[in-house]
Amino acid sequence: MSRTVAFIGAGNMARSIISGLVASGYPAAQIIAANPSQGKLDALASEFGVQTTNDNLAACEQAEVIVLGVKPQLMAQVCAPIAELDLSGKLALSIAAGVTCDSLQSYLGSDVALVRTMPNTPSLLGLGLTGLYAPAGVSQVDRDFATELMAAVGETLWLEQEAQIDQVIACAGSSPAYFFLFMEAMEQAAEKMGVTQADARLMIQQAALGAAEMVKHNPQLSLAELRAQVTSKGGTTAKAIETFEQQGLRNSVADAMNAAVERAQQMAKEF
Ligand SMILES: NC(=O)c1ccc[n+]([C@@H]2O[C@H](COP(=O)([O-])OP(=O)(O)OC[C@H]3O[C@@H](n4cnc5c(N)ncnc54)[C@H](OP(=O)(O)O)[C@@H]3O)[C@@H](O)[C@H]2O)c1
Ligand code: PRO
Repeated sequence: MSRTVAFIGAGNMARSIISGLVASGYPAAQIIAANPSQGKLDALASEFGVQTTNDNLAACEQAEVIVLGVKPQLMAQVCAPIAELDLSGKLALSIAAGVTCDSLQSYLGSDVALVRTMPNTPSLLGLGLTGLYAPAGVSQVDRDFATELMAAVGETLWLEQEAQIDQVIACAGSSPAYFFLFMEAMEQAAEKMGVTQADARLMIQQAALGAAEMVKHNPQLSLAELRAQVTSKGGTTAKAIETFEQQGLRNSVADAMNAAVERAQQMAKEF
């Protein structure tokens, strides 16, 4: 039977997960969204039929699973009153970047079981990827429930070490934004060539979608092999790729991903 899940903080990421969960058949009546702004709650109630409240504590009392979906810098403050409740037997699942299990346990106390996750916004469409980590001592039942919950919105990847959560941030949590940036840059370049914004968006969207599907459906081919299939010798793609390589695209990508990891490590010290 589905457990009642309270989302404390119903912003962009929580909304993506709620949407994916409801689309996958998770009972909306067993999802509670708690958030200060009424507008977000009203939208969630009307779009997905979930329960909503401004009262974090009421939501946590009612729920067996508490999804902590607030910004990292608010986590300590939001958890403090929750820690006063009887949390024994409950599972807390954090989606926050840069807030470690040790910090979460210190905010919530030791009665609650903790799973730290790193999802991404494509969860909205059931196309997410969530990295999961739980400290030793968290039961298999709770681990399985966390897997079930996040598998409803995409792929899941269990991690052996908590530090690997930061790698998931760099590769999957933050990376939809890298692809949006790349597509945004392509759209701007196309518009400068005289292509309409609508046509540019359509072409770029289909190329990105098709490329991702080709990667997914051809696990036997490396990414370099897939790229080679597009790249005729002496042709147009070769010239474009040569330009990217000369301008140091690979180094830029590596620097950006390392910066995301470093920021996550820094946040773990701050929060
Ligand atoms: N966005 C992503 O792609 C992504 C991916 C992976 C993980 N995450 C993690 O997900 C968390 C949320 O990020 P987000 O992008 O979804 O941010 P967000 O859209 O700002 O959502 C945070 C929500 O928390 C609410 N909130 C603020 N104070 C609260 C309180 N005292 N009690 C309950 N709710 C409160 C905010 O409500 P108001 O707006 O009404 O103040 C807001 O709706 C972060 O910890 C982030 O690291 C995000
Ligand atoms: N969004 C959050 C951030 O930018 C965590 C990964 C994606 O910090």
